[in-house]
Amino acid sequence: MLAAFSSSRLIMTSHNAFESSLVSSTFAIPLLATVVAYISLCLLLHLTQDPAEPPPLLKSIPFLSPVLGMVSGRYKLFTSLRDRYGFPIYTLRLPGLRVYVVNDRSLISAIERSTRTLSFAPIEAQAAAAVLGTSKVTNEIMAHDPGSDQNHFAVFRKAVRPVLAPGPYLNAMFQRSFQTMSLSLDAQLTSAEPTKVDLLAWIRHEITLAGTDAEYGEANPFRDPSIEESWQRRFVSGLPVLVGGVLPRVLARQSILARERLVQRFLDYFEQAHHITGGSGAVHTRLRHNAAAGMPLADTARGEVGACMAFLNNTVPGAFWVLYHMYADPAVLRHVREELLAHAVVKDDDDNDNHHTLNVDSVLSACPILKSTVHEVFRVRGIGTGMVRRVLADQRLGDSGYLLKKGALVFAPNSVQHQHLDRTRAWSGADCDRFDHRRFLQPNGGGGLKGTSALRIFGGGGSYCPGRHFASAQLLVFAALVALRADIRPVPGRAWGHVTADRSFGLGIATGFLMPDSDLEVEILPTGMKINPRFTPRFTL
Ligand code: HEM
Repeated sequence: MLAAFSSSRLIMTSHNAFESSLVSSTFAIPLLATVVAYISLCLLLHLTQDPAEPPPLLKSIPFLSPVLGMVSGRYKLFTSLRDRYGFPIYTLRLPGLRVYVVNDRSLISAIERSTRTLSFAPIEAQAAAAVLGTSKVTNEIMAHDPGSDQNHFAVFRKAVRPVLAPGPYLNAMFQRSFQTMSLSLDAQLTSAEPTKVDLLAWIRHEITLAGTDAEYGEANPFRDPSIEESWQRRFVSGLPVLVGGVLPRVLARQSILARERLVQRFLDYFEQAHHITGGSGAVHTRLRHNAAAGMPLADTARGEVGACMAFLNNTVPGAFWVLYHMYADPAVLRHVREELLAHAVVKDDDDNDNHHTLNVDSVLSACPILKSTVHEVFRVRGIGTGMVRRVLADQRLGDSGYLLKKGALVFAPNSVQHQHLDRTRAWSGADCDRFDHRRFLQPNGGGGLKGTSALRIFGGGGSYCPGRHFASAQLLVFAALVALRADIRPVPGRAWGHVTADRSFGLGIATGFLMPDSDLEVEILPTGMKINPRFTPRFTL
């Protein structure tokens, strides 16, 4: 019995030993594999990172820590790395990609000057092909010679700049845009009863119609509500998947269907020659430029979808944040209204029904508080992305001596440029997180604004946004018309403070602004003022 007991103990002991060795090897093998993989990745990172490159950060889990950092820190990752390490430029190693993140402004200038070797064109070409679904021939035209000043995008930029600069073509766009905004407000602000709307959706509709009327005239395809719906609800919402390129036909099916509907409408627009009577100078320039490059008309129609991204995807959130900050703080609204009434509004003589004329010229040139408010929106909310360039050849970056390797991306986040801790800057210090609508005013209150050249919302250098005059004027005039004509307040139970913008990664697609995390339902009440905008095309911006 004892023998049986001891042999069973022996069996149990050896069974236990077998189990524990099984358990330990169950853990040991993956653990060992993890350690080996980890050491290999550390070695890989170390061996493939040249000491002359900008210092690598977030290396604790090679290639994965930057991804995890972006997911958890979102757009704030870049300011936190700047504040923690203070490097002028650093490297983030992602799977299959190195990104040089730039903090120092003087390096940004050097990058913008190196157009032959640090180019935006391949990024544009790749994004256009992925998002717009252009044909092979067009993709080849767009991808050709990205470092040359004769590449497709560089030539286009030169051609479009004059028609979007102050002058007759821009004036024609302004005229249509302001008229559309004003007539729409006339139609809506009639009843003394508050109208309930979702603020972002409402602004999106107003700005979309004003912007597309300016571009396409009477036959504007966006006048059809189903096209506007296709644009926003279906096409734009699928952009991240289209750009990412992972199974777009499955994961962004609705977006692709909506895009094809938009493309067909633009094709009809050209084929029925609506551009001849109603197209802006920019529409004509795009058509001419593409035809001269040998692109089929169908791809020019696709290009119009891309153009709409350029002129809507920024102006809509920009207008949202301007109205948000104006109405969320009663002092801002009061100051803006007082300034407009003092400098830009005249009561009509022969009228006893509260009719006024808004002198658009004065809104654009004689209302520094409103202008400063819009610029503060650019600074505080215009941090949704930054300058991106592709490195076309191994090179040293300007006088800094840093080695940049072919194939990498260079990224200068706007959040870093717009929120300085360095006290020598135009704005800086502890209050740079705060919205101050008077920040850009001159100390003596007169003249233009101060410190605006450090803003990066419209990019810089050779690819400085050519649409900035139109965009700025649209934001200023929209804000002026709404400020004078409407009171806006959140519906009961909601508050301005409920609007957050924490979900953005700061890697926006064709948008430099942070997007609000959710819409806000508001009540709009007419102030009773009737405003007729008068536009005399004399001003400069
Ligand atoms: C607040 C509104 C806007 C913002 C923040 C904005 C921002 C930008 C930025 C940052 C770039 C340069 C990208 C780079 O080089 O890195 C750009 C390019 C451009 N933008 Fe704008 N934009 C706005 C509105 C507009 C409007 C209203 C138009 C047209 C009427 C427009 C037309 C263009 C064009 C044609 C380009 C050149 C694209 C190229 O280089 O091929 N933008 N924009």
